[in-house]
Amino acid sequence: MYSILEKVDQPQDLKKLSAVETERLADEIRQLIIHTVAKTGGHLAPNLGVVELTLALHRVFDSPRDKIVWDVGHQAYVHKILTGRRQQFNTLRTLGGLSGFPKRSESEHDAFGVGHSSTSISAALGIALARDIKQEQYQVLAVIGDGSLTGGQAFEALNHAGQSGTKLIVVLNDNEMSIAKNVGAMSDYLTKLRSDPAYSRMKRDIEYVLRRIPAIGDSVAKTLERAKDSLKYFLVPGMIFEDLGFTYIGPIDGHNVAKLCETFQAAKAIEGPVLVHVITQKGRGYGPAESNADKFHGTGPFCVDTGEIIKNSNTAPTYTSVFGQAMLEVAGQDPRIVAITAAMSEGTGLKSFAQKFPQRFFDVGIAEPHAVTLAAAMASQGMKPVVAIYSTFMQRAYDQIIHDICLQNLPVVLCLDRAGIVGEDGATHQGVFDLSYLRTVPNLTVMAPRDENELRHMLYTAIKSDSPTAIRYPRGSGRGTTLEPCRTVDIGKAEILKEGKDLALVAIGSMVGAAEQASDILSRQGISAGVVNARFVQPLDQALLQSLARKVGFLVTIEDNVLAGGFGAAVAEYVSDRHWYGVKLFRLGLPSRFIEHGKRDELLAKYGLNPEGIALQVERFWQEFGAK
Ligand SMILES: Cc1ncc(C[n+]2csc(CCOP(=O)(O)OP(=O)(O)O)c2C)c(N)n1
Ligand SMILES: CC(=O)[C@@H](O)[C@H](O)COP(=O)(O)O
Ligand SMILES: [Mg+2]
Repeated sequence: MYSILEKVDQPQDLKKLSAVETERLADEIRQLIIHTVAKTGGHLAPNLGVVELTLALHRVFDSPRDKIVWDVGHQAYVHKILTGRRQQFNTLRTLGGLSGFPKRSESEHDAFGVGHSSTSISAALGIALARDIKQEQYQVLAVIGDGSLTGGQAFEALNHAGQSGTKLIVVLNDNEMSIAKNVGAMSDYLTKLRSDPAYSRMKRDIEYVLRRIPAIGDSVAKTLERAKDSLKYFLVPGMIFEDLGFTYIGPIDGHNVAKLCETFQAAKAIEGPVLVHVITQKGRGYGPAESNADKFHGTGPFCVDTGEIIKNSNTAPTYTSVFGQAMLEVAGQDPRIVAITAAMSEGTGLKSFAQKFPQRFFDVGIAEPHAVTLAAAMASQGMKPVVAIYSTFMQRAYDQIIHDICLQNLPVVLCLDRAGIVGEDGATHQGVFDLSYLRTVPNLTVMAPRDENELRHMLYTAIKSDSPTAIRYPRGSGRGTTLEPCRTVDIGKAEILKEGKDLALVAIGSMVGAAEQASDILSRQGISAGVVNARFVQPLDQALLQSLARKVGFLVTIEDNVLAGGFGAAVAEYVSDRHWYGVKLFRLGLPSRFIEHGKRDELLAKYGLNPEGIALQVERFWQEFGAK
C-alpha cells in the first residue's frame, strides 16, 4: 500500500523520485493520513489540502537548514511524515506520541513551535533577521493559510517584513476556508486575485518583477531562465502585497508539484520578501472531506468508507451546545444581545444564533483582540455583547479585556469555551491559565458552572449584570442534567452540596462533579468530606469560607487550572490575609508546566484530578495533617 512512502524517510529521499513516483507518493501520503486520523482524530481536511505543496517545499528547499515555519501547524502532518516521523505517525495526538502540531523538541525540522494562528510571518522574519545578523545563508519560509491571514499579527509582520527588505518567502495557502468559509475584506480581495480579470491584468511590466531576480551563476541560470519563462504565465501583480514591499507570485495551482517546484525555485532566487499565492482545495482526495471541509477540519475518529464520525459513548449534550441553545433563548428575549466569535462559529456553538439572528452575529475572523474591543465599544452604546472564544485563544486578548472592557467597567459577557484540559490538541490549546489571568482583573466577575444548568443560569446572570463577566466551561459533554429555565445566580455566592464533619472539598466548575465522587470514595474510607460548589473565583464567597474555616478548619480546593494564581491561590490569599493560621488548606490543580496532549480523561487521571486521584491525595493530607 505504501511502496514509495516506505522509501522516504527524510526530505532528500524525495529528490530522487520521478514525477510519476511523486504523484503516487502523494496518493500514498493521503491514504496514510486518512487511515491514521480515522483512528486518532485530528486535522484531516487541512492536511489533505497541502500534500503537493509540502512535497514541493521539501523537494526544493533543504530542511532543516532551510527553515519552514508553519502557521497554526494543524496542516503539518505531511511535513512530519516526510521528516523522519512516518513510523511514529500512528501515535499522532496520543499520550506520549507525536504532537498534532510542530514542536521544536520533537524534530529539528520543526523550525518554530505553534498551535495558535497568525504567528508564522513574525516567526519567519525573526529567524531571517537573526540569519542576516549572523551572516548565515539559508532560506526562511512562512506557510500561512488564508484564514490565518485574517489575524492582526500577520498584518503586523507583513508591515515589518515588507519594509525590512529581508529575504523571506511567504507561502499563502489559499483554500477560501478558515475552519468554515473564510470571512473579511482580505478574503474578498484574495477571491478577486484568483478570479477577477481586472486583477489579472499586469499592473507593471513583467520585467519589473523579473529584475528582482539577481544575476546568478551559470549552473542555475538555465533552470532559472526556464522558470522565468514559465513565471510569465504566473506573475500577476498582487497590488496589496506588492505595495507592501513583497514580490507577489501567483496564483499557482497548489496541486501541481512540477509548477510549485518551478515557482519555488524562482522565489528562492528573488531578493527581498516574496509572497507566493498558492490555491489549494481543503480535504482534497477524500470525498467526505472535500464536500464537508469544515466538518473534517478537525475531526474525531471516523469510518473511512462512509466518512461517518464515530459517536462518543457519552450522549449528554456538550457545554458548547447548551451555551448555543441558551443564547437563542436569551437573545429572543433581549434585542440588545449580540454574539461575537473569532472564526469559531461552530466550535463555540453559535451557528444556530448566526442563522436565527444574522444582524446580531459577528464573525470577525481570527482576530480575538479585535473581537474583545469591538464588544467593549458595542457595550458602551448600550448593547449586550457576548464574546465566545476558546480559553486558550482568549489569552491573545488580555490587554483588551483589561484596558477596553474592565477599566471602563463595560458589561461585556466573555464566554470561554474549552477551559481546563482540552485533550488531544495538547499544550498550545489547554485552557488552564484563564482563572489565573482573569481573577486579578478589577471589575470582572469570574465564574465556572458545575453543570449544564448552571451554565445557563450564569449566562442569564451575566446578561443581567451591569459590569463585565466571564464564564469558563470545559470541552465536551456535560453531566446530562435536565435543563431548567434560565434564572439568576447570586453573584459571589457558593453552594454547599454536601455537609462534611472532617473536611470540605471546595471545587470549581467541572471539578465539582469529580469532588462529589471523591467524597463518596472518602466516606467509604471513613472520612467525612463535605462538597462545596464554589461557582465564583471572583468575588469569592468570603462568608462561606469563614464559616467552613470555623466549622471544619480543613479545606481542599480543586480546580482544572494551573495552581499558580488560580482558584486555590485566591482562597490561600484570603486565608493568609486574615491570619487564619489554624486553618489547614490544600490545593489540588495542575502543576506549573505545560500540559501535553492525550485524552482528556487520561490527562485528568495523570494529574490527579479524576475522582480516584482526588480521593487518594485528600486521604494522604488527612492522614498526615488531619486525623485526630
Ligand atoms: C489564535 C487562534 N484562534 C483560533 C484558532 C483556531 N483555528 C485553527 S485553524 C483555524 C483556521 C485556519 O484557517 P487557514 O489558516 O486558512 O488554514 P486551513 O485550515 O484553511 O488550511 C482556526 C480558526 C487558532 N488556532 N488560533
Ligand atoms: C487547530 C485549531 O486550533 C482548532 O482547529 C482546534 O483544534 C479546534 O479544537 P476543537 O475540536 O476543540 O474545536
Ligand atoms: Mg484556509
